[in-house]
Amino acid sequence: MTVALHPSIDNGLKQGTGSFAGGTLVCKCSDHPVKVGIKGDVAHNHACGCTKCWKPQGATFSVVAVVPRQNVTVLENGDKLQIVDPSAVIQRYACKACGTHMYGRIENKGHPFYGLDFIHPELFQEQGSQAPQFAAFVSSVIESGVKPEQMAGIRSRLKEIGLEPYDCLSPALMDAIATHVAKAKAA
Ligand SMILES: N[C@@H](CCC(=O)N[C@@H](CS)C(=O)NCC(=O)O)C(=O)O
Ligand SMILES: [Zn+2]
Ligand SMILES: [Zn+2]
Repeated sequence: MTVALHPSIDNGLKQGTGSFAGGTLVCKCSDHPVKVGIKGDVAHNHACGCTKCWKPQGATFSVVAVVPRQNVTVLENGDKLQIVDPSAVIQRYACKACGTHMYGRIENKGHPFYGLDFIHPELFQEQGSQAPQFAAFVSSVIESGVKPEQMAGIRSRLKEIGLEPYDCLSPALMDAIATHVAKAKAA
């Protein structure tokens, strides 16, 4: 049986158009759904295996990307949003009714990713946003109940669909973080 990762990638990656102009993220509520407007395409889209990122029912991974925070606007039913864990680095705003995370925001101005919000592209009403580029925090799925002996199959399926598995972020993002830290130390 094929290993299930996430419904939006289990049948293969759907490449983005490269000219996605943005769209609307919609939560899972049938009544008064939360709607969040996003300007422009997403960046650094990836599968994340950590326990904190929101996953749809039954998924092993989250699919999450970033957008500039000024490109994110709550359009409708924002009164249903609440912060999941105020002590987390990423303040994830979730719908109180259906639990869907609509966006995650970093308020620490010294954080390497300050200025970027985290969103789940599968919630776009529109098609065509950037496809996932890699898989992050892969070993962390064990913290959600995956058995260590399943990891070889999971890593091999990720590779098969074109997502290189990493146990933290991708080398490019880890380099960006380290560069930020080095500059902050030198200042
Ligand atoms: N092994 C941990 C990793 C959590 C973690 O560090 N997640 C990363 C990727 S989303 C992060 O940046 N977290 C910051 C946060 O959740 O606020 C888990 O699965 O809970
Ligand atoms: Zn909802
Ligand atoms: Zn995560």
